[in-house]
Amino acid sequence: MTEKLSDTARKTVLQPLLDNGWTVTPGRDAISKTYVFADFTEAFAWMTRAALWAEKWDHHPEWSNVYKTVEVTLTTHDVGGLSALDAKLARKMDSL
Ligand SMILES: C[C@H](O)[C@H](O)[C@H]1CNC2=NC(N)=NC(=O)C2=N1
Repeated sequence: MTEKLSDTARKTVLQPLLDNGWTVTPGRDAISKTYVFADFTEAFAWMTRAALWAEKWDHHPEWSNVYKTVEVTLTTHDVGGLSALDAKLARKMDSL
């Protein structure tokens, strides 16, 4: 079952992501990161890999792509804020 991250979980689960380029999205209970790749092919290949994990986990990013840049925002729409699924997908995206 998905639920909003507790205050304790925010410190333990979110902090490593904030130390790795993720930021709290202004005005939202969400996290965002901008990835810049070598070129469009690299960016789109990464999006394809991330999309397969998103679909597998039924947890989907808000994202946009311009040339070699991908802007990602993660939040859990079903709970109206950050859940463990957002941290899980963020860690996966960082690892791809
Ligand atoms: C019905 C379906 O399982 C839900 O709508 C899923 C799909 N993907 C989702 N993605 C995200 N980011 N948040 C959700 O709450 C969510 N819910």
